[in-house]
Amino acid sequence: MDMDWTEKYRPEHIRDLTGNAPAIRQMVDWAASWSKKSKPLLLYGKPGTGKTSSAYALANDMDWEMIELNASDQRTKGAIDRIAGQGSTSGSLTGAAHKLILLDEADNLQGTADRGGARAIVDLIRQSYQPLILIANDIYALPGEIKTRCELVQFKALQARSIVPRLRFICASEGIICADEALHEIAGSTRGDLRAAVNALYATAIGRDHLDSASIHTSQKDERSTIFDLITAVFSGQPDRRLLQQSYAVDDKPDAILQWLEANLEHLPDQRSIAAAYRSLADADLFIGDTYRRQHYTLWRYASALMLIGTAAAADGRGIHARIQSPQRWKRMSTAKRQKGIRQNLMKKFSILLHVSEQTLREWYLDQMGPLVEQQPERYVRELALDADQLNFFLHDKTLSTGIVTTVLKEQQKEQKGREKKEKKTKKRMDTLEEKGPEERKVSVHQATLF
Ligand SMILES: Nc1ncnc2c1ncn2[C@@H]1O[C@H](COP(=O)(O)OP(=O)(O)OP(=O)(O)O)[C@@H](O)[C@H]1O
Repeated sequence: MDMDWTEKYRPEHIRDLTGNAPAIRQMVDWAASWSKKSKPLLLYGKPGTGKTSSAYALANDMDWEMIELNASDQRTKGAIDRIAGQGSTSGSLTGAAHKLILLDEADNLQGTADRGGARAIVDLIRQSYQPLILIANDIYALPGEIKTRCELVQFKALQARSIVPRLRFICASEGIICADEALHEIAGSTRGDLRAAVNALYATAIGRDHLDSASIHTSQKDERSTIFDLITAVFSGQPDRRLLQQSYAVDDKPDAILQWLEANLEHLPDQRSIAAAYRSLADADLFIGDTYRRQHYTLWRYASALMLIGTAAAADGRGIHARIQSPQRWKRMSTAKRQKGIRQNLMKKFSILLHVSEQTLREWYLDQMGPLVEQQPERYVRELALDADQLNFFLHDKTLSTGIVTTVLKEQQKEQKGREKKEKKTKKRMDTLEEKGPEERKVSVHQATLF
């Protein structure tokens, strides 16, 4: 019970994957017939359904070497060019037939800093001479020019009948006797996310060798254990193994936990303890790098132990007396949420303008809307009353978008003023006519229509 079960039980082969059979078949067919002309695959859909795992299992079964780019905070043009660009054009070091390039979190491209990243992905797709798989949770957050160049593979939420056998297999491997009813309960509570189900199973199984429904309910606290609880425990608790156990119940990988710890080092009281904590994070980071490089996930345990116990020792139980900070990446994720809101509003506006349902728009027209808006941005700002954020959704240039929207708004204000002036004038004229007699008015009205 001392290791992240989601990693321990990550499927090694395609046959170990559960659910989403059509998606898996599509991937296998793609790999079997892959040629330099093949489009890359874009796996998208619910978290914890096996997107990343299926890419690894596929590479393994095909005997392809794997190059993964998943540190979204390094997702700059430079990083993609350096790692993937190189891997995609040159041959393999190990003699494997191909190198599978995996670009995880491809939808995590936000704002100006990542514009180069989006461009680099498109370049990579165009230039790659190796099989390429992109992964995204939110396909709509991806620029159209990336989507249209890929073959889409959808991963749906897993059904309980796919989740339960996997949980049963894990229980059997761990020597835990488990009532089917309890497994169904776990499967049902995680909305088709197998990662969450495996974590919930782990949290329930801590200190038990028999599981039934009652044990699930008494371990609810563990299931709810969040990164916030963990950070609080690290800064205010004892530097011991319990922290490690608590970290397994958190649905974040060690590299993410490391970022959370780092974001909160400012809460340490003095330079000396900050330096000590940084040293333990740096050591942990080395193990994390090794984990990915060697695909040797047992190393994660050492990374976790170093960072959690090291930081806790530096904090010496003094606690956090301010708000817990979230790392940059999470801030970006909240930006992603905001982007989603903007897109939904746009869908509504376009659906009314074009008389098509939002679903049809999403499925068929979303990609074409970008070029249309780019050609006549002023027109769409006028007709759909787009604000700067909404226009920027298509133009990806905040300054330009704000400039266009401001100009259109100014023009509209000017027009409005002109209209009001005209109305005032007409009203004034009508009022003067009212004051005159009916005969005079007849003539004036006649004159007015003549001119
Ligand atoms: N279809 C599956 N079959 C077997 N195990 C799975 C499957 N899906 C998820 N898992 C379990 O959940 C863990 C996480 O899965 P994976 O990383 O493949 O999900 P994902 O779809 O890529 O999620 P995300 O979008 O959050 O990255 C795996 O290591 C494995 O333990």
